[in-house]
Amino acid sequence: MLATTELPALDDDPFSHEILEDPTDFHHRLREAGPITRLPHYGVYAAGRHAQVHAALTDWQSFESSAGVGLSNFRTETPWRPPSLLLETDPPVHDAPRHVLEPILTPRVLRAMRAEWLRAGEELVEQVISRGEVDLAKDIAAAYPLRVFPDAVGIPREGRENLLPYGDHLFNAFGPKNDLVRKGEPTIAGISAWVNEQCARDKLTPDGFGMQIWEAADRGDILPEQAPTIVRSLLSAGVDTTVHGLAAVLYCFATYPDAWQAVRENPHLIRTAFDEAVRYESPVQTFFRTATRDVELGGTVIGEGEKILLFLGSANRDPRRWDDPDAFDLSRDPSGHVGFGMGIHQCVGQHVARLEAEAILSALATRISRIELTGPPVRHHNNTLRAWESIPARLHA
Ligand code: HEM
Ligand SMILES: CCOc1cccc(C(=O)O)c1
Repeated sequence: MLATTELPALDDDPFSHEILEDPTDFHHRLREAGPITRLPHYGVYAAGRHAQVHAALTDWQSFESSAGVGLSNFRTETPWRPPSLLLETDPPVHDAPRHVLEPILTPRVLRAMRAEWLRAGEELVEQVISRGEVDLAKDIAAAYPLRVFPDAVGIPREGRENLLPYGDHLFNAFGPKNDLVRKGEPTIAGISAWVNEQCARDKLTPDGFGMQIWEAADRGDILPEQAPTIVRSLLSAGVDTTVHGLAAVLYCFATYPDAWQAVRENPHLIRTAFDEAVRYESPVQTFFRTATRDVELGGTVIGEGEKILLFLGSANRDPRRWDDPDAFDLSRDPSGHVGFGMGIHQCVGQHVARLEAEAILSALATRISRIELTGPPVRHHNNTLRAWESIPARLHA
């Protein structure tokens, strides 16, 4: 058993612009240093290998979320917003909100909107391909979720431009109070107020995800005062993640043209392709957990109350788990990736994300023979999200 003093330490700042631009080298050093390391820069433990990340995510009793899944410890610091009733709780508090949200977002339920979402994908792609030159990030990856998801939640049209900046700040706020967090601070109070207002019952359409949450409160499945916060979860987690997940898969197809040909020949590969892109890029790179007791992980005892940073993006590239992990490979089975998390907090919206990806990719696959980069893609830095600012490309018919 390694005591903390004997642990390998990495002096890097994983939230620095250098590492946010390209974490590959840092992730490699993190995995090679050992199963568990110290990051003295933040006084936290870190896990970069698939085995330990998976073990911590699936052991919620030892590694809790209710002390916050960011650097800030809710036991000693006031959260910047009231905690999520899913992401930032553990059983038993986590149970009812999860049991309410899960059935609202299942593949069977989403089948009801499948035709409409596929049509919206066709419509967007038709509009975009007429231009020839496009920005895959702005014109497709950001445009599509904003066309379909807010309507599915059932919020009014007015003010939806707040959704992306809200999520961007929210995901930055899981990290340290660096320049990325400071960037959002001047506007987040107003944006946050707008988001909270959209979660009120009288704002929501009668048939959307949001109203179904309020109806769960009517049935007594959750407390009425919990309903708006659970609607807020959809608006918090359901936009920026899919925007950058779509950008990731489009980037993969632009840089792996053979994979695009494979999908055109066999559209069934689309579902694997999205999960392989989520593994390869890991739009959600990191989350913290807090030890609830002195707990052994990877040969080290993590002390009660200590924060551990779980590098999902590194685990998804761990050669101990994946053959040729740095290749985007549609012949692999990507299941077991931690890009949607794992265990009781595993992404409750993953089927929504997969349907959005299917809508865009199937619309492109029947129309576009090749997605060609026409300039250097530009990253969008965020403390938690792996994101693209722009991906200039030409869509060849
Ligand atoms: C590519 C898109 C997405 C990615 C990569 C992603 C990733 C994740 C990850 C890694 C977690 C686990 C967090 C943890 O363990 O602490 C998670 C949880 C969650 N996701 Fe997603 N997500 C995506 C899309 C969505 C969408 C579209 C929604 C809403 C419709 C959503 C709602 C949530 C919620 C509410 C949680 C918390 C679940 C819980 O704690 O029980 N996500 N997501
Ligand atoms: C994608 C991880 O899941 C999240 C992220 C941000 C907020 C929430 C929430 O539940 O409010 C969930």
